[in-house]
Amino acid sequence: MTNAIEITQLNYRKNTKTILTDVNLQLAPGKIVGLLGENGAGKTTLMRLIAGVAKNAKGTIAVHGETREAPRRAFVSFSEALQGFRPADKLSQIRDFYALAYPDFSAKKYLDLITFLQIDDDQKLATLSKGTREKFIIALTLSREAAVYLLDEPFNGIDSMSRKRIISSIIQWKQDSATMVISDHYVSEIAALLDEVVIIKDHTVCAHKSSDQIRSEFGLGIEAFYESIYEGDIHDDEL
Ligand SMILES: Nc1ncnc2c1ncn2[C@@H]1O[C@H](COP(=O)(O)OP(=O)(O)OP(=O)(O)O)[C@@H](O)[C@H]1O
Repeated sequence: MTNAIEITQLNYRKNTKTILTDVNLQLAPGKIVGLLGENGAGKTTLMRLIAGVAKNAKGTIAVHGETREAPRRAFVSFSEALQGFRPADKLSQIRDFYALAYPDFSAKKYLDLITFLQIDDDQKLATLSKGTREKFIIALTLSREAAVYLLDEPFNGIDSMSRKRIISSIIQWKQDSATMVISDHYVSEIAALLDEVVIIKDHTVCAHKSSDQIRSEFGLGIEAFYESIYEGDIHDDEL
């Protein structure tokens, strides 16, 4: 079976600074994967590279076997921060843009999502609260019938009740074969959702384990496993 994402020997520097080194990663279709790491570890950068927003890395990135940038981008729905839209744009205009830009955009899914997230899309972008803006980004990202979803800290600024509601139902918004990568600092909140965990430390992927492996091999929950790696209680040779 072709991997949803296959990254080989990825190296990325920006303004002479090393950001990612020797990243190798294979993600199978259908998984929900937590991308974890401390501030500045490189999670956003890795997502931007997979999505083709950041360029000029060394190594290869394949999404469903496709390494060429334009067709690869078509497979990936990435939670971008609505840059490029004007404050006076109505959310429904942004929806229209997405519908035109992405052939896999589902108007039905969008309607279901904004209803679920209680978003009125007759509002202007400038009038949204931080949390509502984040919810709208989630709605747009998940409205595509994509093979790969990349959600970069999608719950930032969203109140805890809504967060719980979204996390517990997020699985229903992805097709069974789609792969979803989620970065989040509230590890315990998303842990139950995750099939696998990828941890970035020292500029590279230092661990990639299934939730079952973490339980059976280390006797730990995901958050404790993550903290043990960062605190040095689990060493590289044990991974
Ligand atoms: N445009 C840039 N020029 C130079 N360095 C950059 C640039 N963008 C990001 N970086 C650096 O790349 C590293 C990785 O940043 P990135 O935003 O990917 O981390 P992150 O894991 O997503 O962090 P956080 O959890 O804080 O969001 C950081 O050291 C950051 O300072």
